[in-house]
Amino acid sequence: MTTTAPKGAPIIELRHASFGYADQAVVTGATLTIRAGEVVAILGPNGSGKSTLVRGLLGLNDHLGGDLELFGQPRESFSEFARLGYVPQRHTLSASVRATVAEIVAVGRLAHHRWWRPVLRSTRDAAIIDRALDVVGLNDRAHADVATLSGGQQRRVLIARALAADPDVLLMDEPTAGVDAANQQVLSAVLARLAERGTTMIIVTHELAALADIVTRIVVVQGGRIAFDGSRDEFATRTGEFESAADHHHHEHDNRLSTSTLPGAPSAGPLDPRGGGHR
Ligand SMILES: Nc1ncnc2c1ncn2[C@@H]1O[C@H](COP(=O)(O)OP(=O)(O)OP(=O)(O)O)[C@@H](O)[C@H]1O
Repeated sequence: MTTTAPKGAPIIELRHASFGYADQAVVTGATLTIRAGEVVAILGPNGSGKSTLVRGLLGLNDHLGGDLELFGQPRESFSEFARLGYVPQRHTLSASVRATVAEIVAVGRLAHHRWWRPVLRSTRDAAIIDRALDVVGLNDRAHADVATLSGGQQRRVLIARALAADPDVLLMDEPTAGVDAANQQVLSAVLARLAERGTTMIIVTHELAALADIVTRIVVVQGGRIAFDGSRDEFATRTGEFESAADHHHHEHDNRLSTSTLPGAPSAGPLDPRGGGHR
């Protein structure tokens, strides 16, 4: 995908930002700058606020305090949300939807069209859709009914849909969760290919091991606060537990990501009463 934000340009800037629901802040005091070209893994125990943080960046929950700038503009006046591609958590496609893979991916083009004009099928759109399917390795399934695809393949369709919007940054909420080992490898390879192409990515994950080679930076969220923000090497040195944190790929709902030895980090809180459930 073409990146329009020059490498190194700030894409997301948070200063003492809080996000939550109604007047209940879940993420507080978040200060963070994410620049074009970075691949950021967001780690943390279940219920610590990772999704709330990512969804807050997209305007999908309430911005309760502090500053948030997207591409150098305050969020309040920012309107180009198509520049932020989002792959939501645990999302597969409903079996009741009768659509082909290419049709689902084409939805990603909608943001680039005036609503009164037919979306499909300019040659340019068709080429972008093809390219997105190519990146996720699903060209050969373009005309298949999505309902016939596995969960892991459907996740790849959703990544392709996000890519088709040609975003400047891809935000993914646990893209490899709940996917079998073979498909996890395919998904990791897809993300590696995107990283190679310079795609800026923010990836919420419990499976750092699978992404360790592509991640340039790690942010740990604990109890709604940013408990760590640094390079992979710093993470390894500061915690001494990079390997064990990376070993959590079979413990998607393990509450104790190995970050409790971080300087100043509180110990992991009690199990999320939702039991790691999802909305
Ligand atoms: N829609 C919502 N309304 C109210 N509270 C919510 C909502 N979504 C999440 N929360 C609360 O916000 C807190 C953080 O949840 P969040 O999903 O951000 O955590 P997470 O770190 O992404 O967890 P997981 O690893 O389980 O996905 C939880 O206490 C949760 O109950």
